Amino acid sequence: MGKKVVLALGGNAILRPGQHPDFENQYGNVVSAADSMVNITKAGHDIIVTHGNGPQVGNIIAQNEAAKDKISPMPIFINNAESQGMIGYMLETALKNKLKEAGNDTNVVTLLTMVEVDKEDKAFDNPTKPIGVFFTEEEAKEMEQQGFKMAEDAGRGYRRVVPSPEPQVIHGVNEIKSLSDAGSIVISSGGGGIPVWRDENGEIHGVEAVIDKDRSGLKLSEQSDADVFMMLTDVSNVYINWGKENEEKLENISVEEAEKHIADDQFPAGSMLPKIQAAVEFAKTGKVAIICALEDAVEALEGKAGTRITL
Ligand SMILES: Nc1ncnc2c1ncn2[C@@H]1O[C@H](COP(=O)(O)OP(=O)(O)O)[C@@H](O)[C@H]1O
Ligand SMILES: NC(=O)OP(=O)(O)O
Repeated sequence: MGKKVVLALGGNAILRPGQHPDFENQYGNVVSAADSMVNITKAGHDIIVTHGNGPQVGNIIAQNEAAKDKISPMPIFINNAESQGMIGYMLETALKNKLKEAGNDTNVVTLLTMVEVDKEDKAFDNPTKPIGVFFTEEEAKEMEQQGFKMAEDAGRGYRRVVPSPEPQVIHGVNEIKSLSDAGSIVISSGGGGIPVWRDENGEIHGVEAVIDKDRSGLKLSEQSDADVFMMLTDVSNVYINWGKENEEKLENISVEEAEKHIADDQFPAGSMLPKIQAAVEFAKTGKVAIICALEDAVEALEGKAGTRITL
């Protein structure tokens, strides 16, 4: 039977580490992603799509900084909104073209989505979210001297890091659910959402942060009553002892096992830790969470690929 599936597409799946960050490379990756997503709909499932923006928002910030003598840089929440529009455009276009090719007239809509966070979130004191391109250790040291906060990212090099507060309220979630229930593919909460906070008068203000899209994807999955929450990334599985000689692929794991691996510090903050934590939270509701490679999405839904986390 068809399931309602929230798909969270990684920003690093849209721009692979080391790829030149131009439109062609990113659109090419999005077209491949759209292919996998349309295959999921062909298998009879309804999808809600969300996506990361780490590489893209970092690059927009870098473009702003490069032009700062002539054009004032925009705040990070505006950069987040820009990245949502850019990736939303690419995904909506690629999905519409792939659906047309398949003779499927399902509608696709992209919603600009704000997500509320707590202005006092402790994440503001400890930036962990990697954004933008990768640097060598030497380049990272130079950037630190210029005042940037840098961190090593899962053995792939160094990146800028920014605060990543916990998502609390997804604006428009009822509308997302209604559109999805009416048969549309909805693209929403991109880049984890545009981070905002509400003051004591209820007024909304932007926040300098990048929300983790896996944590927002979890909220979106819970609040839209999804049956499955899938995080599509650039590795086939979650591993323990990742990158070591004794690394071990995880296929079907329980919440209890996943929590044990988290407690053993198996997963780095800013990459695999938020995915596995989000998966655990979703699986605790008795539903299925999956972390897999983009190209394995259909097989993973059938239980034949990826890492599945269940109660
Ligand atoms: N234990 C692990 N198992 C698998 N991948 C891991 C693990 N620890 C870190 N990683 C890294 O996490 C990356 C996926 O996280 P991330 O780059 O944030 O993904 P995305 O942008 O797709 O959301 C993988 O490409 C891999 O390099
Ligand atoms: N915002 C976010 O989580 O982006 P990535 O998936 O690219 O890290």
